[in-house]
Amino acid sequence: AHAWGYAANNGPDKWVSNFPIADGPRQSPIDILPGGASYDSGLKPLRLKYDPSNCLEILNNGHSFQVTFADDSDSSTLKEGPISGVYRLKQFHFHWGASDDKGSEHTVAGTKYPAELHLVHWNTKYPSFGEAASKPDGLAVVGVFLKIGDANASLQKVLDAFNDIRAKGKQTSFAGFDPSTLLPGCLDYWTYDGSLTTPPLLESVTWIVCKEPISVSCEQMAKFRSLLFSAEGEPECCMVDNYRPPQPLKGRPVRASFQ
Ligand SMILES: C[C@@H](CNC(=O)c1ccc(S(N)(=O)=O)cc1)Cn1ccc2ccccc21
Ligand SMILES: [Zn+2]
Repeated sequence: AHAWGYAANNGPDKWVSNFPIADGPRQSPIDILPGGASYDSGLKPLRLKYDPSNCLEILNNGHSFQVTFADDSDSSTLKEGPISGVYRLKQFHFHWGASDDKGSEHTVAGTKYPAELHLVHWNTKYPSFGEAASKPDGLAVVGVFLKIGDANASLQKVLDAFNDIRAKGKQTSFAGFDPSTLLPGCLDYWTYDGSLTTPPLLESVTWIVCKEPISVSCEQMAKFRSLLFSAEGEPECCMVDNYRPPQPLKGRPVRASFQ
């Protein structure tokens, strides 16, 4: 199978050879221009309801780490906002840089944040995540920027599990975590139609990017950078710069839930 990654030989500029949709009409991430977004008074507030008992495990998949949720019921859901119907939380993960001056996927008027959180939800009008992932209205991802500041106590609970998942393919149980503790106080957002930001780059994502960042300390960022892209027994390769740069907007509207 194609081993895509973030290195010079298999990184974002190379993905198009195995995933031609990389040059498609609704690719993500994008550079968000606040001045270019149009306020839409019809956009509803985000309605997020997460049940910590759905939290299952944390794993290093070789591209990022992710916390996976049980999605066999409507107990952890996203409703309203720009979407219609009920979307279930499947997992959350992050993207980050080798230094604090880069790492986010979305940018805001060219500003890069040191990291970005993605909360991945799928439309329950489809039977499963895998089915939804290839539909134009199949997924909704809430993006939250991380900004250097005070240590984030909620995030620290996730980082404390890193010793068990340092290498690619490692996973460990992770229970009772409430992802709503990772959300900013204000849930103002921008929204646009986009894609997965990693192969297969499916154009199935309604993006919902929060305007307000959450905090992360320098020491916590160093912990992110202690993870490895490489599996046990392979030469160690630090998991850093696992972000795709902004892609062409190609005429897509970006709406704001706030004025
Ligand atoms: C979705 C892929 C697995 N990828 C993801 O689930 C995923 C989720 C969120 C993001 S992000 N960074 O945009 O939030 C990126 C990737 C499985 N899969 C592989 C091939 C494939 C084909 C059809 C359906 C599913 C398929
Ligand atoms: Zn992501």
